[in-house]
Amino acid sequence: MEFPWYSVVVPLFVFLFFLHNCLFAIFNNNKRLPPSPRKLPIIGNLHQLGLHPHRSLHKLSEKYGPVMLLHLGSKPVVVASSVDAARDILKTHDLVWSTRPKSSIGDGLFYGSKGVASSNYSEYWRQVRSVMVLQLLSNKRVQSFRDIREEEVSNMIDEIRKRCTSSSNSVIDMRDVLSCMTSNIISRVTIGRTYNEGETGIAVKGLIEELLALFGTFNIGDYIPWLIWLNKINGLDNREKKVAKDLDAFLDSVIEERLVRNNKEKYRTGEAKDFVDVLLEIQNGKETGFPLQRDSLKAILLDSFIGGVDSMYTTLEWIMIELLRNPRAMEKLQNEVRGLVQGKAEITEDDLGNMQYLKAVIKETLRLNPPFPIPIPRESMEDVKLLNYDIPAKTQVLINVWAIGRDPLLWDEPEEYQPERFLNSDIDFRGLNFELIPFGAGRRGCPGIPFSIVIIELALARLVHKFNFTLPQGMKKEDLDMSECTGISIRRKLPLLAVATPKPVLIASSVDAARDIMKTHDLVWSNRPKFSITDKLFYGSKDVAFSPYGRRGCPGIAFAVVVIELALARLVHKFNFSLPKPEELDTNY
Ligand code: HEM
Repeated sequence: MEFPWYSVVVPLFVFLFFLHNCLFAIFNNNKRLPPSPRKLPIIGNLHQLGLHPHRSLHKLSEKYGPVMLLHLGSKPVVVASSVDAARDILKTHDLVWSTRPKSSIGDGLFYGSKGVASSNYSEYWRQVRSVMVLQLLSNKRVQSFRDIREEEVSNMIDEIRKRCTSSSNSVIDMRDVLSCMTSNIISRVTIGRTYNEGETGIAVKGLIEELLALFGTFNIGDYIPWLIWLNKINGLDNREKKVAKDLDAFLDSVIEERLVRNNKEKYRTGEAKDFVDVLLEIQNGKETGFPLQRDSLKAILLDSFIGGVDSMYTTLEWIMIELLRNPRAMEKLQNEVRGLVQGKAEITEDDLGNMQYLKAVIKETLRLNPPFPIPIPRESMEDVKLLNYDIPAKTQVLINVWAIGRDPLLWDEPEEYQPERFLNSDIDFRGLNFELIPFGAGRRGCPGIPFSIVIIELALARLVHKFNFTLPQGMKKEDLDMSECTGISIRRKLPLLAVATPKPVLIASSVDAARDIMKTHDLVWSNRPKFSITDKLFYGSKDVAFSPYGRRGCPGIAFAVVVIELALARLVHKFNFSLPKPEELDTNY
């Protein structure tokens, strides 16, 4: 008599599951493990992750506490959702938690996990991280890319202006212009030029988006290894192979192009080196004592694309969303920026230091909407304590940065958007204050902070300086659909559409216009615009020139003219004047 296959397989699974649980309980008897939600056979707690793990895990942590032990398939995973737990992992026991778990995506797309972000804690990781930090992300290098940043941000402003004038309703896809700006900056500093779609038959932007989507896709093989064959059926394997192949072809073409150019123009001088140049220079290891294989070089280049482009434009898009939902914050920001740079045509990076409200807006946005709500996982390299719990070696940890950012024990009215909370506060996101860690912290913390923050500050300052933004006609802020996409980096599902109106400035250049303003309608035009700098320097604009009302012609004419007349008459009476050499007269003012 024949038995159907499942009459053997199902009881076998059930038996193995209970055996595993019994052995686990006996083995961990003396250990104080964190509380765990009930798990199912085989999949463990996978079903509780949902589409948006930062939200589902936040809910679970409200029931089970700030440190929970889950089982994702057969992998033990600790979830940390409080500032104390984050400090314990990222500071007290940072070294123990400094490696990354093995991931098939890291292996398949980053040349066997050879990138900075994907490689495990090792001498190799130390070397490639130091190459990336010193050659691309150090303060000195970041300073040297200033012209590129300012130019690309100006290009973005011009593009928005062009779109405003070319369409009747001037609705701008903010994601589109922001992502174009950040990817242009990243590609110019890494490969020396922007990549145009399809130039090599490869649509790079789409590939990077697909790579990020794959990063955020659940890979069953990482959690239930014996089910890895499912990736062949659900198409994940094929997607991964295709992206890896196309990106590899793109990176190879970049390197080959550079090698050919360098052979032709060996003695190029005066041109700033990009990251590819530097990597090729140090590839043989003569300077660093550490030769770089071509695969490592490509993995590091890929890291800078992945680390940079997406996170920066996602942050900027969240900032614009929050400002459109909070017009009071937008107005305060515009007053600060416009006031501080009054009279200047263009904001430069030198102006950013005084923009305290702008910095507070960025922090508040990163508190509520960290682009990576649960950053790249880490893994314990040995048994370790986490608060009072015992965590075995080889346990993964997920830190719920999103949950920490809205913990009512840390923040007043945590769901409210209030940049003011950062105005008189020392809390910063550079990895010392564990209540605000959108860039992670510790040894594996993001090395791209100086690089990204100056871009975000400059782009934001110029945007709100040059334009007034509103939601498209008829749309109220309550109508804004705030559903999120899925994946490792979280954006709004739909790109932000906003109406941009160039800040209105009338320019009068004729005698009739001048007469109209200064005589016919003198009273109407007698106010000064509000400038925060004059408010600050002139005791709340209490002087004559800046006070809000008064007929504006200069009252000092008689005084000034008699001084000028007398000085001029005496000068030409007493002396003859000539130029030292006529051609030395510099007429540039
Ligand atoms: C707003 C912008 C950015 C945000 C929010 C961000 C966030 C993060 C986070 C949360 C991590 C994980 C940290 C951890 O495990 O503790 C990380 C790692 C990393 N980021 Fe960023 N990042 C940003 C920009 C950049 C830029 C511009 C680059 C490079 C061009 C970059 C390169 C990296 C690299 C290489 C790592 C891996 C570090 C390691 O494992 O040693 N990031 N980033």
